[in-house]
Amino acid sequence: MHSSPAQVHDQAAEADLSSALSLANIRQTLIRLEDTIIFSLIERAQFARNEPVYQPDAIPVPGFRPDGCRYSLLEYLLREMEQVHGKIRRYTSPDEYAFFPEDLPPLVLPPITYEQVLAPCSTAVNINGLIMDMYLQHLLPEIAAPGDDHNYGSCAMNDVTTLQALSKRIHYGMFVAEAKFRKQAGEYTELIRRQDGGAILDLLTDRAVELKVIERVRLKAATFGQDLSASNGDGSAGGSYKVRPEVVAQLYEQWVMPLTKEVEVQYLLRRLDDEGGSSGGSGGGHLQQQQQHAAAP
Ligand SMILES: C=C(O[C@@H]1C=C(C(=O)O)C=C[C@H]1O)C(=O)O
Repeated sequence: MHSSPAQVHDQAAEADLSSALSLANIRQTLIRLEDTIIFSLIERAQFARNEPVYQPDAIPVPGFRPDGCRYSLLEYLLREMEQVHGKIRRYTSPDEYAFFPEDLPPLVLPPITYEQVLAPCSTAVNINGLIMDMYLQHLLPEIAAPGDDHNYGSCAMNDVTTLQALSKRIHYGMFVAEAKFRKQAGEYTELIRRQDGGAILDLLTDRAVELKVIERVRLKAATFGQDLSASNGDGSAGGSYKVRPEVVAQLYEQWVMPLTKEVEVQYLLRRLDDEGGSSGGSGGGHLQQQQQHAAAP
């Protein structure tokens, strides 16, 4: 019995969807995003910390925050970049999340209709504020040496590239969460109805995969970041790296992967909202859930 064109279309669309939500394919995308993140960390590490780039009012850029201070150079550049990228519909893509979504401009290109892979609740998940805080307070101090070499523009450009790569990787956690939900819909539905963020986190955590990620990023950082000018002449790095591989591995373990799981939990807590589920999305992930529990009398 030959399939009708409509059936062929449905089968093709279904095949595309199942391919898009194959955990193996999603993990391949995360692996590719590692390269971008590691290379951008190496690029940023060539400059000093350059604190003025991150301080409001320190550099006279246009634009003011609600408190009346000028934007920092980093915030100014990131806002400007999101204006340009927003016009050419970067943030209509389901795998791109703006740091200032409330300020995105009208499109100058016609919108693209994407296959609806994620549940509609995905538009309610954006942890770029946490990513920015992590970057400024924990990641940058680990990869940029203290001091001021006045390469402010270069630093800000590298910071924006790194922040956008981190945001994409971390928010890709929603594709992971959707794939996991579809594999174990019954288990996740039960936990979502209880809004049990901690139990959801436990169910979605795969420590074996995490250990592979940590080792792979350590190896990539050692390979991509070898300072060959300090080599022993036989091609070995002589132990000199632009960014210490251990630092990159630790950044993934302490920050990148936990934030990815935060996105997974926040997405799953809301996953049934639009299907009439009783979850009622709590607005936070397992981190906020724990804080709420901690604050509860
Ligand atoms: C992304 C996944 O979910 C979790 C997060 C991981 C990560 O951020 O690399 C790895 C394994 C899981 O604990 C996954 O299962 O691949």
